[in-house]
Amino acid sequence: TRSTRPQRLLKAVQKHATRGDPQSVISAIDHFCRHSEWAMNVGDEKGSILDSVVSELNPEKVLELGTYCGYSTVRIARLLPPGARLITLEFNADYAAIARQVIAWAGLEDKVQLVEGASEDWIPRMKEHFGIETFDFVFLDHWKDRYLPDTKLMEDCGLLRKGTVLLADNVICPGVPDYLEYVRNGLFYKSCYFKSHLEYTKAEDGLEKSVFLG
Ligand SMILES: O=C(NC/C=C/[C@H]1OC[C@H](O)[C@@H]1O)c1cc([N+](=O)[O-])cc(O)c1O
Ligand SMILES: [Mg+2]
Repeated sequence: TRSTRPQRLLKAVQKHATRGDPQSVISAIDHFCRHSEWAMNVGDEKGSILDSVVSELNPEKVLELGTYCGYSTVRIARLLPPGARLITLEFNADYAAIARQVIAWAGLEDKVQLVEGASEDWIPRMKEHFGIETFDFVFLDHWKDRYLPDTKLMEDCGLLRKGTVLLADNVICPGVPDYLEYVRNGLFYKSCYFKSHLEYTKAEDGLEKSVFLG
């Protein structure tokens, strides 16, 4: 039977990227998505904004919602200081299997814990299961109708502290209107928009950076 797009993306990484070299993994995926098959990675343009937010923050505890093939996982983990940890949640088992191999090819498995399952099931278990107090940085890139309920769930579970930064992908395309309203007009966040483009296209999209006020 025909291979899947994530499988073909992984093959491109294994063919063109150097083991243990995260930048070459990022470049191989961007080249594949630009010249072979579009895929829903955050991409190089929004990825540079993601890089600058992570580099400025130097987070110890990071949560990513929506791993997909592990592209943003690699982008974030490559910038983390020694001892820092990234937990990434992926609901789809096939995506998770590909992402594990992409993360391993980049040589970042020691910094990353990939958890298969639903965010609403795992967020309430972060403290007892992973020994997490609070997160310093959260990257939201999973199902768009889960951004708001999962943000409220993280608040309720005490996983956010004063200064925790949420960075949300796709706030224009596909769009997350309920989440945007909450972080921009609610009382709990200081929020700002980084205008960019939908990965590998000319369509507008952007990232919303929201600091929890505690
Ligand atoms: O649905 C998107 N992301 C959510 C992914 C959902 C699926 O992958 C992870 C989750 O477990 C689910 O199986 C998405 C969609 C577009 N798009 O242009 O349609 C662009 C993006 O950057 C996106 O993150
Ligand atoms: Mg996205």
